[in-house]
Amino acid sequence: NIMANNGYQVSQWMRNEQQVEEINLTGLNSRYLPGAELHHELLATSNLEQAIKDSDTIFVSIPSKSFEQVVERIAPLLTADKLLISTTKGFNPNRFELMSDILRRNPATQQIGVLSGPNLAKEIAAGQITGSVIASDDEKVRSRVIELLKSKTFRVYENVDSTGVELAGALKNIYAIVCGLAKALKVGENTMAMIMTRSLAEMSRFAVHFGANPMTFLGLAGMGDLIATCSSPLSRNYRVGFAIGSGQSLDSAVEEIGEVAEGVNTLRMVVEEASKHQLYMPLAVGLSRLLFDGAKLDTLIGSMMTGEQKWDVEFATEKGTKHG
Ligand SMILES: NC(=O)C1=CN([C@@H]2O[C@H](COP(=O)(O)OP(=O)(O)OC[C@H]3O[C@@H](n4cnc5c(N)ncnc54)[C@H](OP(=O)(O)O)[C@@H]3O)[C@@H](O)[C@H]2O)C=CC1
Ligand SMILES: O=C(CO)COP(=O)(O)O
Repeated sequence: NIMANNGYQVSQWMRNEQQVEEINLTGLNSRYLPGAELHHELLATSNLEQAIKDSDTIFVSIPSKSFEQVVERIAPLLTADKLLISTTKGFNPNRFELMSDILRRNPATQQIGVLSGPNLAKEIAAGQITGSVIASDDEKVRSRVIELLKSKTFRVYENVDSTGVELAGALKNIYAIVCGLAKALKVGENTMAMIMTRSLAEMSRFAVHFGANPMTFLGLAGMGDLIATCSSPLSRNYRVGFAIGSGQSLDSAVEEIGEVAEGVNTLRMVVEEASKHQLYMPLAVGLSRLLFDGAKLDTLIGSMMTGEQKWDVEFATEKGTKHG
């Protein structure tokens, strides 16, 4: 919608014909963004081939569960001149890989970027001032995305640390669940601040092990998104945590939200990977035991309060990335 407002020709592909018709006839997407008026030049379409053919820059915004499958469909339609940008914050549930890894496996184009930041969709649609980060090692990709999306209310910064930006966007969903849970339990502000700060340390520790720059975690994609998602009931991951903290089961919380909460799959993938690489992640492990193994809440709190990690800021050092 921002791009259409900027005068670019935009096709939005979706599989639901009824939704295509609604958007093109009324300028509204009542299921996902009720109340937001879409630009009349934004063309919804269910014709994937046409949408890809007509576009020089393609934003792939499919939940991680179906990302690979949709990318496989568009792969034969791509050419070397097209830019591919992922806005998805999660891991491939079939194997430990990020969305940009899926895009990179595509031989037709290697002009790839990742867009991530504190970007609650409903706030962007409501015209709230918002910042985001385009990460790519390709300068052309970064400048093109900045150009396409710059507006009075939306500002895109750049970063070359694609791994850091992408991991930050995916990992924070785990901690949004923890924070939603904590909020439901009416913990104090000291506690919230402690959880969020230790979450940042834990996320960074994991990401640094996989090649990210720890400084990325001080930016919008790191600390920025962690603050937004861990504090807002607009976040689906936060709401999953809040529902569980209020006594609901994980399955019923996810079902009630009816939209993707990426943190649940991310938690499974990250805890498995952290264990393989001996990465110390007490909050993620505690949450995993609580959600998947029926452990008591004390496990989660205990893991943070009695864990052996004693340094405040350790994640930027080699020493801090290994358990113990
Ligand atoms: N919403 C937000 O505030 C933000 C979301 N993100 C990230 O964006 C990604 C997508 O989230 P979001 O759009 O909010 O999720 P939602 O659950 O709100 O919507 C999912 C959308 O993806 C479509 N979809 C799902 N599977 C397929 C498929 N196989 N083929 C075609 N379309 C499909 C759905 O279509 P249908 O209706 O037909 O099922 C629907 O339009 C996530 O990784 C999320 O973390 C990032 C920043 C902000
Ligand atoms: O990533 C988001 C905001 O930056 C959206 O968070 P949720 O997926 O938890 O709604």
